[in-house]
Amino acid sequence: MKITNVRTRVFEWKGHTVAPQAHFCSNAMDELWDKGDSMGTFRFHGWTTVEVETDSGIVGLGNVALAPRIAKAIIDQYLAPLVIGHDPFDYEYLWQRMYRSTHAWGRKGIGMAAISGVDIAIWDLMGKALGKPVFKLLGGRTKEKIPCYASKLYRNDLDEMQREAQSYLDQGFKAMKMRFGYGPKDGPAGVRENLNSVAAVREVIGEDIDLMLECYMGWNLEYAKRILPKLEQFQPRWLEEPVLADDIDGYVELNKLTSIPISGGEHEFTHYGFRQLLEQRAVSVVQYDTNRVGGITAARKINAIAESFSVPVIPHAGQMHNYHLTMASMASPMSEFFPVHDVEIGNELFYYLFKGDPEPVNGFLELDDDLPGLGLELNEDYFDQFTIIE
Ligand SMILES: O=C(O)C(=O)C[C@@H](O)CO
Ligand SMILES: [Mg+2]
Repeated sequence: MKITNVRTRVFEWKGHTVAPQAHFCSNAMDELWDKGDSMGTFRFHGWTTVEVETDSGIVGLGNVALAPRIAKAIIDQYLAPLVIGHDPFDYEYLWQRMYRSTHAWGRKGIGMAAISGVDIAIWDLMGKALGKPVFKLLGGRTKEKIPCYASKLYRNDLDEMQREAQSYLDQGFKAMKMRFGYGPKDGPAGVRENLNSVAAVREVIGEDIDLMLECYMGWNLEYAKRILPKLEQFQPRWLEEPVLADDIDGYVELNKLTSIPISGGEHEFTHYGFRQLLEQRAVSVVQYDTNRVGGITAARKINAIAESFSVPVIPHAGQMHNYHLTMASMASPMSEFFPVHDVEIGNELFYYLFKGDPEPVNGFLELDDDLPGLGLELNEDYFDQFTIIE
């Protein structure tokens, strides 16, 4: 089998989008003197699809969620020529070929995200060629079904957050993640708002439901050191991305500071990046996203490294490119699940672009032993809601 073509398309959402609101989600832009919608640069309203075609007629489907038009250009101009004419089953060689040839500029960030999209398509292709789901190529079924946590609860009026939390309980979820709306610039009043929102959600869900807290890089080390002891009373399962991804020393200090596990990794890249985080004990939960970190080829290596450190891997975002790795790894106890809803941040755009992602039942996701590849196809029902760039 030989790769004959790599087709990339950018899908830019033009359908209904929920208007942003203030203090929706703390984020890396908050500390800047800036007006307006600080979360604006972290909206994913475009997505790149990657279709790797072969001389056998089988096509593998991958995706990239960051900087879609740039990812497309990188794949079209640099990566496609490196894989065309090769056997997709030589996936390690092809990954190294893409990684090494773009090493000057692509080892992290959008270069590695583009490599991820091609790699995911190659794994989908291999599964389809063998008639096996990708997780069967990675180590097989380690779980009857995958526990997942509901991930939304963006900062809102407290009664609205309580209503939303209750809805996840009613759906049978045993874990959920909420977002903070305030950070260093909001001072003591913002600390109080943050604590009140956690108290409100904990009041609804009680002590026997896991609660995760998301900062999305919106705090700094000094602020996090002040607020973390105040959060211990709520016994969160983890506190996520308190500081910028490059502040690894900050992660190390916070991860030692209190009993609250610090999680991160959705903005880290390759097994080299995670070796550094794990060796320094920077995170207590690894959260790469397979469509950023280096695809399935890199993610499976990170799973092995994390397993040797006894650090759980709970990938960012759910979605099939992550679910298959979680199913196949004893290092991965659960998955993130973005509830299906109107387009806001854009994490939920996946459901409008692809068909095949499983719906959770009572907080569990199931994968099919007999569905080859990743089990996804493009959702043509919504094509008219996108501007499509070939
Ligand atoms: O789901 C996460 O972990 C994210 O970081 C999503 C991002 O949009 C902030 O909520
Ligand atoms: Mg996150």
